[in-house]
Amino acid sequence: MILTAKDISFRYSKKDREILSGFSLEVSQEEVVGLVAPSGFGKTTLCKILAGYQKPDRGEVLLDGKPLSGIKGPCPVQMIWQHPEQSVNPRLRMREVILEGDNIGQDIIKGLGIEEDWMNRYPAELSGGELQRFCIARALGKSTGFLLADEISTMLDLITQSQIWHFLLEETRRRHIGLIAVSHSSALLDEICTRKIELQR
Ligand SMILES: Nc1ncnc2c1ncn2[C@@H]1O[C@H](COP(=O)(O)OP(=O)(O)OP(=O)(O)O)[C@@H](O)[C@H]1O
Repeated sequence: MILTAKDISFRYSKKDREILSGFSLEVSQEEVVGLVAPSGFGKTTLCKILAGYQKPDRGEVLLDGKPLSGIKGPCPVQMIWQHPEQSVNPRLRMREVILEGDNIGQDIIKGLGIEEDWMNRYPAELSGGELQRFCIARALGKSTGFLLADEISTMLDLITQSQIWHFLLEETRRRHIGLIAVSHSSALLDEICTRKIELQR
């Protein structure tokens, strides 16, 4: 599959400036693409558009030439958000959060170091790092073809960051999942990316 952003323009409201203006990108499932730009330049906004959460004012997002918006069933483009506590339903136990993903296998749960005991807890009963592991697992469903990782490891200590990235890179490489990673750490992006793209204003 190829994920294409074609001539995307977007502003949040008429009185705001245009955050993306004629932006285009093409990513294959063999790539790890780093998205770099200073704070506020629109990295998260672009991820939201690529994952179908936000509709662009102009342009379109295509998967193998077909509009992403027309795809039925679980979205093949999954996003992992910067703040896990904002991306889970606080009323669901973690076992139910995992069920929101598309057939998440035990190998993924184990690979991310998720403990059985955490499954019965609510999101507020986990640390940010523990919660983020669930969000990563949920995004790695059977139908995932592209993964957008938006500053996913900033709340983690260095050892956990390294474990999680190691797992994520292995898993995406093995399953041919294209990865787009947003990070302010150029050291991390230099290490994991096959290419980097700079968002311009
Ligand atoms: N829901 C919203 N409504 C209005 N403006 C918004 C909204 N979300 C973001 N913005 C604005 O859009 C611009 C781009 O925000 P975005 O979060 O995409 O940037 P970013 O590059 O991801 O930043 P950071 O590196 O700080 O996470 C910012 O100026 C922000 O204030």
